Amino acid sequence: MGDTRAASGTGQGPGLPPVITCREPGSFARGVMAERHPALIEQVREAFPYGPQQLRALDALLHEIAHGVVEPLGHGSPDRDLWLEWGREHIGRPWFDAPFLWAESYFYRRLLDAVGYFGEGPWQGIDPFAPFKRAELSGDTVEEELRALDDLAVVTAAERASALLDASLWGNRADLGFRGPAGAGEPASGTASGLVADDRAVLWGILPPGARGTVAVIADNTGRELIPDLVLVDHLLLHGHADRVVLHVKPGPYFVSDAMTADVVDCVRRLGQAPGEAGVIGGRIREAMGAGRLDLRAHAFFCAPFPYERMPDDLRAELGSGSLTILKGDLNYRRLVGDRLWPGTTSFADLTAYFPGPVAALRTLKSDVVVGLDPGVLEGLERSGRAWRTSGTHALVQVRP
Ligand SMILES: O=P(O)(O)OC[C@H]1O[C@](O)(CO)[C@@H](O)[C@@H]1O
Repeated sequence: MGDTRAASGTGQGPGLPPVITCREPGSFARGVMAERHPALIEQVREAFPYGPQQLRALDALLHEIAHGVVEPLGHGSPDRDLWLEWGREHIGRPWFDAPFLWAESYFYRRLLDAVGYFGEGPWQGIDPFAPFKRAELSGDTVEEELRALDDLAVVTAAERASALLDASLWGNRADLGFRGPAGAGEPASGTASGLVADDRAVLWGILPPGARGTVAVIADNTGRELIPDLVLVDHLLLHGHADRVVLHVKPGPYFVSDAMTADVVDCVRRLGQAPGEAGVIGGRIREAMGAGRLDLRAHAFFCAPFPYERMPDDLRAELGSGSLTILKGDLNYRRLVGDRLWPGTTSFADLTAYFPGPVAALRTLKSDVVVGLDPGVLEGLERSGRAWRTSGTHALVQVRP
């Protein structure tokens, strides 16, 4: 293990590449903070008939990001002190100077504050992203994707396993917060399949049929991502790759489309109400939940602005006791390896050696961070001149046994 260990913290360190901030003009992170977040505030503002208090707070947040400094949470917020501590170095300074990971996380927390999600009152517990999530779940694309499951009922278990892994992996592309200018539609370049790394053989080696351990799945987005995740989980249980799966979701709304318990409920219901194979899978998932073979967890750490290296002991013990942890999505990847400008060939195994037990990342590339690439692959991607790191056109399966 080289000195890349302990590298994924939010601070700077000797010999470590820089932590990503939003300071750099033209950078992806700056675009998220300067364009996507303001656009999201507008979308949320339009989606709900909020009262003057919420509208004022949303406008103030918009103004603060562009022209002010990071303000603390409101006095009534239950976690105000916690965020004062977590934001000691950033509160009172421009948003663009803070580490990208911290700033994005805090932005979502402030958005919830603005709309009264945690406050006493009529807007308490109203997910500001629910209308977007609902629209996706009832849309034609989900309908078609559910129907396509019928075709998989007739293939071999190994073919089905691989197809379901792909569906779960590329489902990560369908992120409601992901609206890059070079986004959907741009063909993959630099590699034939769009996969920049593919350790799936290692993954199935850890989870052969009949392995019967506990697998943790750290979920990312709901809807078009969570449905294939649940279908993959069903496959793992059905074919004995695991005898128990723990699905970790967010304890509250986060990064627009991140799944929380209410979203799992909606997705399981959507599956269960579908005709054909999807409905059968939905029924099995419900049964597995009832029998405790599919468990839900919503640990507070999943909404904390830190890399996984700082995970608390209870979570570390839980993840360490299973046969594999599967992390879904871009943000989980950033938190796994550290949100830094790593050279693309940095060892994935070294950076994740701290993780308690075998770990797999299934992620489409939607931010600057990437490690563990073969030098030839990296060179080809760089030569393509495309925004391959951030446009969601490429994906990876990386596993550290
Ligand atoms: O849903 P995912 O795959 O975690 O992607 C979230 C990604 O989207 C962004 O928030 C940008 O919109 C990235 O910063 C983040 O890593």
